[in-house]
Amino acid sequence: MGELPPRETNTNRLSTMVNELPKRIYILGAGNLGSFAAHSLAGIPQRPPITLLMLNRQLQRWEEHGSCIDLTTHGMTETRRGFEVERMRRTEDVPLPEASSPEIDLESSNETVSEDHFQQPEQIAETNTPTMGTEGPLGEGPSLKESNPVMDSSLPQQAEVGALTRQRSNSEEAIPSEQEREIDSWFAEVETEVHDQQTGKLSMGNAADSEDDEIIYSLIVSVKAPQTVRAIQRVAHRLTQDSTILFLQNGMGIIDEVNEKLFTDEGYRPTYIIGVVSHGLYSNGPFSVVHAGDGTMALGVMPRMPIKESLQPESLSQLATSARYLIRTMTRTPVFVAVGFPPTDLLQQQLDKLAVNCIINPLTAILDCKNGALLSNMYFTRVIRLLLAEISIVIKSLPELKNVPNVNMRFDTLRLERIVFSIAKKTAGNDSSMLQDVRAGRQTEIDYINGYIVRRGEELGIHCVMNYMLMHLIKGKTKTKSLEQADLLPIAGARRGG
Ligand SMILES: CC(C)(CO)C(=O)C(=O)O
Repeated sequence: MGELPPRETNTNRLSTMVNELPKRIYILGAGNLGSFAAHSLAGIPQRPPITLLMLNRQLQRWEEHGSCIDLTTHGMTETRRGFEVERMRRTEDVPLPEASSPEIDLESSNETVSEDHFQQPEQIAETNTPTMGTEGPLGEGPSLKESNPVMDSSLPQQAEVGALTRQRSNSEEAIPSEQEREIDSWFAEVETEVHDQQTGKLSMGNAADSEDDEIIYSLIVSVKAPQTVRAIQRVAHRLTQDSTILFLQNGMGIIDEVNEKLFTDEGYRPTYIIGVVSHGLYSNGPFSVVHAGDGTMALGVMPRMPIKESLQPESLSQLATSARYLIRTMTRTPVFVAVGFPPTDLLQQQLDKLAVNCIINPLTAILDCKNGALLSNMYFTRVIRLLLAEISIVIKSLPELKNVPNVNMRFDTLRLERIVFSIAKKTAGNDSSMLQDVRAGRQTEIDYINGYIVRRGEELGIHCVMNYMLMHLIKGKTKTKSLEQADLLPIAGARRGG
């Protein structure tokens, strides 16, 4: 009897498909995390081709820096080259989505990200400058009001909070919000680009223009949360349902926004992978990153369909080939210490991290202090507890965690408090990423941190007034800062230009 041809198993077929897939990995956002990702991927055997997607201003800095990325670990700097760069297509060629804040009922208004993996909080390494997201639904379990002494009737209730959020004062009409300014300034580069092309002043260097419509199969996105939609918008025409986007960012709710604004058709959206990163990274200048603390990268493929009830992992054979390729490539890059998790596990890690960011980031930004200043101060501890009480109830009520065992224990206020203090201790000498943003008058990620809790709480009928207040203090502080920087702050008795 003749030998039978080898049977094509699922695994065989998938690895053939993976081998046929274009190996190029595109990186959108060359801040600390993006540069760290590019540098690390460039160091593995049979390195994948890597393309950095840039705007003009970044391109200029890239060329000034010598078209390379430096990564400093334990005082030793390693420089890596050989990256392709592409200038992203101009926005006027792309229909831009209505820019909006992810806040519920808010007035329609129009990079260092610190990522920490909190499954093992003791692993979080100290960094100098961070770089780099009830017992049941209301009615089934205790309400926030019952469990939280501050939730009394003197505080604005749901309708009032909604009404407050809808108000827009005349002064707000007159002066663009800090979000509008930030988005404008990001996109102002396009205008510069047109002008410079006309005057011929700007050298495009060796950068390819990404106006060819080559499909992007593997994309890593590491821009700040509020810039994500508009950044992906620039390459959305090159993304298909065969593509995979890996999000390496702070905050939560970004993917919902990307779906709502860019990939509305569930059947045709790319596969999404979320990465929760705990490496301590800080910047030494453009394309120059210090890897100050070893960490991990938890990766999880998000189900294609909207997450309503509990998250079902997609079976391996259902995964896009590009997703398998990207996960394989990330996990074979030793520096990342990357591990894949089922979606529900990853979600819980994201929520742990979110809870920490909801406390440390805005409080340090408002108090203008290092993370460590939140420790051993009973006044701050009281504020932290009130905030965590709201956060804990919202998380425990999330429908996507409904069938997950031990959710109540895992997201208990006391456990969250322990994680917050442990991270504050480990990063005691840090300026949080939000503090850095506020100081620089940059738009913060507050809408995707406390704003996410407020929004999910509203959906569930839980009034998160503490988080709501904090969110608006941050927005107010950012606005004041940006007005100060633009010399627009009205001060009694002071005359501008006089
Ligand atoms: C954990 C913390 C607060 C470290 O500074 C962080 O992730 C951030 O600053 O964004």
